[in-house]
Amino acid sequence: MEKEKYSEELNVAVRVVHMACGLCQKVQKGLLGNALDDDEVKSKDDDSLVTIADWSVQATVSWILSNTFGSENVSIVAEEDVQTLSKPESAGLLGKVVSTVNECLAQASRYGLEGPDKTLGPSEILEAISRCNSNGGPLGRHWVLDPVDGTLGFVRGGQYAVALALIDNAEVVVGVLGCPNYHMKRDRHNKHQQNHISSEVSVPSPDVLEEGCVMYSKKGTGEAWVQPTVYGDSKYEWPNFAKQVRVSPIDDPALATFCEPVERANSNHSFAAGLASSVGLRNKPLRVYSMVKYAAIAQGDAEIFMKFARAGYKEKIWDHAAGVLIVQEAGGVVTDAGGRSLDFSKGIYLESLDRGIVACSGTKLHEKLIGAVYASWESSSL
Ligand SMILES: Nc1ncnc2c1ncn2[C@@H]1O[C@H](COP(=O)(O)OS(=O)(=O)O)[C@@H](OP(=O)(O)O)[C@H]1O
Ligand SMILES: [Mg+2]
Ligand SMILES: [Mg+2]
Ligand SMILES: [Mg+2]
Repeated sequence: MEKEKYSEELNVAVRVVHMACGLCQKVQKGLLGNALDDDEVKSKDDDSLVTIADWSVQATVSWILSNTFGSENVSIVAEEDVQTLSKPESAGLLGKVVSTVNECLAQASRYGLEGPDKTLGPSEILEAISRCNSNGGPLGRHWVLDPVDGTLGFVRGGQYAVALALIDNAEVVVGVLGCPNYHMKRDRHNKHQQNHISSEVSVPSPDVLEEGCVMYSKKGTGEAWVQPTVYGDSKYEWPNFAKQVRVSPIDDPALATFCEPVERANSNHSFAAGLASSVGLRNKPLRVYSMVKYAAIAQGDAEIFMKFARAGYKEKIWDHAAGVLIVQEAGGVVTDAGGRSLDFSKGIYLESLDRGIVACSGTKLHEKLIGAVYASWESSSL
């Protein structure tokens, strides 16, 4: 792949994810400051949650991508729709989304992006959200957005992620993960510190990296990068420095750590525990909400991520695209539980996924785990 290909897309994606992280942190602080407001957190038909942050990030990213690349050129596959938000009784909720989005877009120039000339009204915001109704598919370019991944973690004050990827002819070519509550590793001696998003950088003092982070990568580069977030009380400003991340070198199961979803409803903890013990993992699992699990693998904080959803649940592409690319480019391996690559060509679902997802820092651990899945009689009952 030519070096410059997708550079502009990556550039815009990283900036808008930084903006979205600022938006989310502000909303999360507000949610946690008050008793949970009925108006700000809603249950969807499948009993999962959606908040003003989910809709507001989707509107913001949609508006920026359409304004930058032209709405006629932009296909976006994203999680949220406008059903609840367009109901007459949701006027208060919509009002909060409108002000949250406008406040965020007013910051666009700070990130070198173009914002709207005037405040957007409710119909423009609804239009921006509902424009993200593409079904993706095998041909052409599709942006894939999970505005808030790990909404449960978000409302509980825990980990969550803003995930944006670009798929081109079924391949994930750009991946950006904003992790507002996940810290980048401290590293005084990282020589690979630079910035491809801008030539002017704000340089860190080395041991104060306690901000959240934005991780990103471009297909075929063999590199993944992380930046601290820059909003609120952050010590950093845009344009920001970036540091290369790499998966953990540990390949001895006895020293490795695996992560998995927090909720039992989302992944079979006992099946994962069985696999862990059969390959000789000894550490307790790290249970983390959201795609921050992929960020943890890419940064070398853990070696394995396993997710085994219940039979009948179909994984969605926005829950994985950005994280999978970042882990792969950082040196890791991601497949389904049968050892096959994930297929992003079939629309909004990862169709024909075999049992679950296994991401590892290297092939040695990965082969052992896939072998253990095959060997496990339990796997047939998943
Ligand atoms: N039943 C079931 N099984 C498996 N996965 C499901 C299920 N229901 C939902 N989801 C999707 O899982 C996303 C959250 O995954 P996590 O790894 O963060 O799970 S957990 O909250 O830590 O338990 C979550 O993403 P968000 O909705 O963006 O939070 C969902 O897309
Ligand atoms: Mg959701
Ligand atoms: Mg999600
Ligand atoms: Mg989500």
